[in-house]
Amino acid sequence: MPQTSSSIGRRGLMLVMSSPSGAGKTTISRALLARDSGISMSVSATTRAPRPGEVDGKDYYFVSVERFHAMVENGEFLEHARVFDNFYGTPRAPVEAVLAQGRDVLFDIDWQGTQQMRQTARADLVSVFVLPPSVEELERRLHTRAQDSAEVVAKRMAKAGDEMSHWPEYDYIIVNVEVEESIARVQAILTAERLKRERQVGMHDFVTRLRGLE
Ligand SMILES: Nc1nc2c(ncn2[C@@H]2O[C@H](COP(=O)(O)OP(=O)(O)O)[C@@H](O)[C@H]2O)c(=O)[nH]1
Ligand SMILES: Nc1ncnc2c1ncn2[C@@H]1O[C@H](COP(=O)(O)OP(=O)(O)O)[C@@H](O)[C@H]1O
Repeated sequence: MPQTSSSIGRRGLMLVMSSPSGAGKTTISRALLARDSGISMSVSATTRAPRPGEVDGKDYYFVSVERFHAMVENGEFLEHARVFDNFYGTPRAPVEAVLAQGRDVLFDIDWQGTQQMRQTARADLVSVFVLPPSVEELERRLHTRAQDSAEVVAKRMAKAGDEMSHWPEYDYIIVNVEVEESIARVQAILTAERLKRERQVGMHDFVTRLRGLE
């Protein structure tokens, strides 16, 4: 069978996106997933209440605090953290299954989760931090999303400064001014990271055959 570049095996990567709440990472992630069939979303478990329109098993697995703690005890999470007044965690098994197929996984997790993942999976991790163009615009976006109460929005604004202080821990920074431009930037990052030599695990055999050595 002729050897073509499309048959070169690839090692899946873990693309992490973090931002202060409301900066736009969910919007960017959804567009990326719709346009790129090689990446799928890691669905987190959370103890927070579903927002209007959120679907259990799609946006999050909505679980009780007791169930969450049981999952922690059983080692079912790749990472987990308390964010605002709720618990969030990344179920391990689905991520490992997707990576084993040479596909990529997208994570919408906070800086605490990113730090944990960096310790356990540095080589596979690509991290992107999304910033808003201004504090006023961040507040406007939180209000226009209109899914949280005024009290919840105020709490998220109060935490935004702390969250944003972690930007130097990330590989890439995107200031989300225009959403299409931001999506294109994340696509460019993904394209370049997939081409990294160490991720193209089948390349050695491919070049050996190209050179006629086999
Ligand atoms: N560490 C960690 N953080 C998570 C996880 N899932 C969501 N988060 C973070 O929790 C924060 C709150 O998420 P959410 O309640 O959906 O509100 P959002 O900020 O509007 O997306 C965000 O910073 C998410 O990135 C997870 O599994 N692990
Ligand atoms: N570049 C942008 N310009 C204007 N509005 C945006 C932009 N990106 C996202 N939004 C809007 O801001 C709100 C918050 O975005 P979302 O993706 O939910 O943020 P996050 O997931 O970071 O909390 C949503 O109403 C979304 O439509």
